Amino acid sequence: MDVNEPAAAAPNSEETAWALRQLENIRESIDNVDAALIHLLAERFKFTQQVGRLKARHGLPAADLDREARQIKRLRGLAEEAHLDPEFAEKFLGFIVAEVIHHHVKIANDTGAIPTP
Ligand SMILES: C=C(O[C@@H]1C=C(C(=O)O)C=C[C@H]1O)C(=O)O
Repeated sequence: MDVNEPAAAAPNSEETAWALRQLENIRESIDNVDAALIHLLAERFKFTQQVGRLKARHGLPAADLDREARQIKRLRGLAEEAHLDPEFAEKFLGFIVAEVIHHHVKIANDTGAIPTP
């Protein structure tokens, strides 16, 4: 039985038990991927915090739209190769970058650097 196909008829209790075990196994894999995503994001934020401190020290603007445009182009390409919706990849990056810029503005304000857009 393919897990992606709905059961043709009401499953018996043995089939249901099997399906529930399958569900548990797949969910374990999902949990592993979610944990990896969190660790990768934490790693990414460590680097972006470095960038934020560097920008604040040198009066550089928090956002860099040219860099973001290059990242979007690259990630959309990678998403297509990975059979992931490029729109989703772009939205996901945008969500993360918005948080990063928020951090950068806060670092600049906290260090008394001249606020830049
Ligand atoms: C991290 C930077 O700052 C901002 C955040 C970015 C990101 O999270 O990737 C990219 C460009 C900037 O708008 C950077 O300039 O590299």
